[in-house]
Amino acid sequence: MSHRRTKGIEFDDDEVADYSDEYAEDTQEQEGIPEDQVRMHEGKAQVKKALGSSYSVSDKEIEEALWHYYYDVSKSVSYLKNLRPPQQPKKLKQASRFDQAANSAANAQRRKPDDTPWLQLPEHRRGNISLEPVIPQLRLLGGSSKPSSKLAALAAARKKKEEEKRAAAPTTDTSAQLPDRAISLLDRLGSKASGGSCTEKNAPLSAPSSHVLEQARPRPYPVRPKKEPSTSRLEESKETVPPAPEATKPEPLLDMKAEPSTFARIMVGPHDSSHGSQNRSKEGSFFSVPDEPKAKPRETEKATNGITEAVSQLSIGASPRVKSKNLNVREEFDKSDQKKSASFVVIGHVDHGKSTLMGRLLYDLKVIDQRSLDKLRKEADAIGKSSFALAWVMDQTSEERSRGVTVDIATNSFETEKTRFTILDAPGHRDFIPNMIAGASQADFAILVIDAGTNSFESGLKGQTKEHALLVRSMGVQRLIVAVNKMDMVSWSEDRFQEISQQMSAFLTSAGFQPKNVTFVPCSGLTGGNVVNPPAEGTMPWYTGQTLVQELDASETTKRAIEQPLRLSIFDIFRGGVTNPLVGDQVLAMPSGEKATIKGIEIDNAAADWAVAGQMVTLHLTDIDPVHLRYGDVLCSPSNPIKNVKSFTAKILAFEHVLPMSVEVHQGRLNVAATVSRLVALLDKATGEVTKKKPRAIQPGAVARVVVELENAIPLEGRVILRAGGVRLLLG
Ligand SMILES: Nc1nc2c(ncn2[C@@H]2O[C@H](COP(=O)(O)OP(=O)(O)OP(=O)(O)O)[C@@H](O)[C@H]2O)c(=O)[nH]1
Repeated sequence: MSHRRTKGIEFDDDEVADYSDEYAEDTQEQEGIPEDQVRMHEGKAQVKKALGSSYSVSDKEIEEALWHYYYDVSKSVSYLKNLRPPQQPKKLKQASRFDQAANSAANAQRRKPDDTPWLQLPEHRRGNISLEPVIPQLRLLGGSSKPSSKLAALAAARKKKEEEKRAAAPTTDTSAQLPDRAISLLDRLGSKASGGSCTEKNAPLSAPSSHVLEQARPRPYPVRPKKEPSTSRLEESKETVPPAPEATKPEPLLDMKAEPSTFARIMVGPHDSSHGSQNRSKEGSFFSVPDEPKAKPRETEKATNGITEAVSQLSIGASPRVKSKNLNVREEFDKSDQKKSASFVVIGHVDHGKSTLMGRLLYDLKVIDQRSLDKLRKEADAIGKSSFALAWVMDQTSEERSRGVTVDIATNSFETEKTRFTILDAPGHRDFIPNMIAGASQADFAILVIDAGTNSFESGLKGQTKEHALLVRSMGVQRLIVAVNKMDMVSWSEDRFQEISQQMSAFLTSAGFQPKNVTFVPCSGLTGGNVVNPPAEGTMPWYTGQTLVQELDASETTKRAIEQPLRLSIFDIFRGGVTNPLVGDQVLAMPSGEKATIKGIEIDNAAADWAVAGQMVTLHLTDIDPVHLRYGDVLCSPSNPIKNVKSFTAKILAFEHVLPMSVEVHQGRLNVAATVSRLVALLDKATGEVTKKKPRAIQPGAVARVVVELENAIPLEGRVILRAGGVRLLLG
């Protein structure tokens, strides 16, 4: 969980750029350029050779795998091997004693037909009896083939979608499977520890004696099946500004007025709700919001009969069992001598070396020790993936390790002299973009990792290199460090570094990054050159710049929303324990409208009395049924709750064509089905003035105002990303 950061929620002028060229280029690329066809052809032959005859895999499956893994033969082979284990010749089963007896009886009968005259019926009098089952046999809906893994499932979904597209049947819709699966992945990965994943160092410190939060499986927000737009690809990315008041129709809110704290009642006297929240926000005392024992009954409860009402009041209004410390967090923060903190997201095309680079950084900074790395090396060797040992420092699930692909955001942290950093390692694969968005929404700045290898940089441009950069920019990230990685593979060539830097600079400027906020660093995650330590002697005599870590340290940290009302976006939910009740303040979970008591706070696995905006914190909650908490929900102060929104007006920057259409709205971990219901107006990029009312469509690169209707009322504030088709971006 983390507090809200201050990021300009206004639509910056510098974000408005003309993307039409980029997207025209992309469209052509999607259709398959000759270079891709050659790579596919060669790849297919190599995969077939590697698989040999013991694996029965069709050409289509090989193509699918190569496409998924961007023509990486070894990954495709290992994927296909897992998909179709080799066929073992069937052993002839020895007949059981029963069968032997039955056979010998039958043989005996054949020998002596006269012994069974009742079986000697003439042919025409013999009949077949077939029994109709009374209850139809149960089958799996949509076919019984069980995908061997999530990746296989995703591949199957994409394949199906493509086939349907080819058949030009716009009314059938399979695209919804993709987001659903992505969500179910989020759901399934709930156990992935936040705040440091699972290195030994990061194991929870508190003794699991009391389970503060016993979470059943948190349910994701349902994503409604969407109609595929009639044009081939309608996937854009948009940025929003806060909803315009006139078009916003928030759902009627529950009555959630905060009650004064015991401290407040003693100090100020009787409760006056009109003043409470103002006082509190001035204090900036974000966790000091304990409730009076008797909370007001909520709207729904008012409608119930007397007995139910009394019971509801009893349970909801019960005194928090943990007494609040009533700390003035603002004062505590000012008194404290904390290092500045910053979090950054690591983005880039699949396999460009993001996890390896972060593993190297943590190793060279001695956050992970030699023994742990040796252990990882041994395990990686054992499954023939020795080159991934450093990546495994970040990639911790068995699926990620066996596939060699990051699936979910992995976090870890380290300190330099000046700053405490949180790493958010994002998946590069396009199927996991929702997870990448979740990570990027927490970040102050980004490291874009680019593989300098021959052709790798170029294929990344067609893939997620540009897409990720646009995404983080549209989420408000302004500072970008471009790590030109795998320099060891191009002999630390200055020319290659310059070539990549020039191409990327032009693109990033057009995407709205200011040149002064973008730095290029040549490095190699695998060898460690120029990551923490300067490049080895003689490798890059031409380079006079800083190492990657020095660049990180030089980054300005984002201003925090310390004075703003509490907003905590739930990133992960898991079982945990806490020994000492520490905090005792109350928070309100939205959209459920349920209150919870904070029993304890952890920051970087150590207990803390308070936390402020910008920190990644783990809260131990009590007095709430876990069914009321899901990823993407927002915890807020009961005195200043976030609103549940059912529709909003967004100012968008379209990455591709936008029509009234089905979309998904992303904000942090939140991912909910929605519809662009109305195109209100086209806006002038520079002035924001209306240039055309009620346009029929919005072109790529245009800025417009649209109305978005959400399937469920959700707590939304600030920027959102809209996507359509589940694969590429929309812009919000
Ligand atoms: N030669 C060389 N290989 C590298 C370097 N960095 C990473 N690799 C290799 O590139 C492959 C992919 O590395 P990862 O770190 O898993 O890539 P990634 O970008 O994190 O992949 P996803 O998270 O799945 O998108 C591995 O085989 C690494 O060993 C490098 O600096 N030099």
